[in-house]
Amino acid sequence: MDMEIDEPTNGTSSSRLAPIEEVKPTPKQIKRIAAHSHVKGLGIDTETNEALPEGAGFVGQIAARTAASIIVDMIRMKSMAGRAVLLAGPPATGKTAIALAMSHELGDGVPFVPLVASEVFSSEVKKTEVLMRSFRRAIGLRVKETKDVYEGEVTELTPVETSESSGLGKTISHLLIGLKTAKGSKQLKLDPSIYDSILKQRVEVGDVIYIEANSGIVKRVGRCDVYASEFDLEADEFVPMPKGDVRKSKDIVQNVSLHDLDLANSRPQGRQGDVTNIVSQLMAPKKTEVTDRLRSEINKVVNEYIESGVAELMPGVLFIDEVHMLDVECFTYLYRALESPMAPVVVFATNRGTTTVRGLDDKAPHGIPPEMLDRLMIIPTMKYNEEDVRKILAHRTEAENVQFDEKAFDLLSRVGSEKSLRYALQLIAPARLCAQTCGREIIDLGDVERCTKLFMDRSESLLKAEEAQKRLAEKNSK
Ligand SMILES: Nc1ncnc2c1ncn2[C@@H]1O[C@H](COP(=O)(O)OP(=O)(O)OP(=O)(O)O)[C@@H](O)[C@H]1O
Repeated sequence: MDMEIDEPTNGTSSSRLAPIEEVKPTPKQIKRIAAHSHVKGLGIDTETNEALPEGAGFVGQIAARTAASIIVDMIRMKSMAGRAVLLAGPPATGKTAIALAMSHELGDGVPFVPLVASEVFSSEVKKTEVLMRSFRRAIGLRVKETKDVYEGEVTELTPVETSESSGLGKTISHLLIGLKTAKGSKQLKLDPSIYDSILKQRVEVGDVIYIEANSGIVKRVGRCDVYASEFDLEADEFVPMPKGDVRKSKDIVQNVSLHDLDLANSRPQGRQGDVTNIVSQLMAPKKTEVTDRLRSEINKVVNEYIESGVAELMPGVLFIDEVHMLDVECFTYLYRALESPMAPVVVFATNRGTTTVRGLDDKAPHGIPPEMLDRLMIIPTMKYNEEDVRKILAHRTEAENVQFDEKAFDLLSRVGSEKSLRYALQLIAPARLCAQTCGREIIDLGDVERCTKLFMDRSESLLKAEEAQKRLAEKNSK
């Protein structure tokens, strides 16, 4: 049986929003999150509801993790409205890691948006706009749709050229594609515009794909697991050959954030393969601004989706580090934003005690105005003992796939507890490089010693700067 797919139609249930398939999720801030790849959750004992001494990659910090898990329960019971969390404690005591673990506990696909308060101050964008964008990035939407699709392992991929050639050379008249499932196979004849998206996704014979019947949108699911032993090492994801018929109804779930929807709808929209539209998009400015009107329009449509059961709201975690850097204007904006029915969970963090509130002359605990402090559930984090530092370093070296010999690891742990955990964590990568340049995979004592001499920790660097200043003052006084 042949299938011709010519004009893609909008896949979503509302024509007022850009099709969800065209909404590209914003890439995660990989660097900031990679440092916590060993943390998989809060590590709570399900019987006692207390944090385990060691669990889900977390070590110690039991009271803070238990408190964070109570907050997660409050979020699930929807009793956090108008409130936020503050993690207060010395540097490298796991504040970011706890906030990230909270988003893991809230479920798969729940957004985690880290923001350093100083990022709010930009000469180009208003501070409240930066905050608003981050808020909307942290609100996820899980869109579930049942779609008519053709799905199977690709057995044939033949672009057929037109018989007569134009001045510009031959063009493709259609694409022949063979799809196979465990139950049967089908050959489809596809519109050439679909070939572009097949090329972009580098679909090859042996891949599992699906094509939406009413829009022609193609999605590569992965490589069929029949080919799993082709190479010793593979970067690809293997998926089983689909069961059932090639043409079927499939539940498709996509996670996007409100910010992704804002962006997708701020672009002039056109239909795939429509030349006049592509040209007009080139001429037009790339993006129109995301205005408050556009946002409230999107909120309205999203609410319709939620009411009709097509979508589910997933409030994520917005983590604002160094909260003492925010000023009064930002806090005033935040009071209002926290009360909105579509608010993520806001987790602030700071390592400051009492300090001046920016924009006011008054001092306040953590540099936060009292009106905001009243709305906060404050969780303190404590410094680690030597044993905990050793265990955290062991988790990190395992996550980074680095091997130390016993004496080298003893020294690294001592450095971590005597100087700082962050300093010891930062020595792992250069120590590995030192070993590799000597042709070794296992880091030895000499590598760690060398790195501690080459790189200073914060207190040593501060001492050196103070000494230099003292010498200069003595010289000037002579
Ligand atoms: N209790 C812990 N268990 C496991 N890993 C931890 C723990 N605490 C901290 N870490 C790890 O140590 C590193 C530093 O922690 P993190 O960045 O969360 O500290 P922080 O309190 O946010 O620091 P800062 O105040 O400097 O922003 C990270 O790699 C983190 O995953």
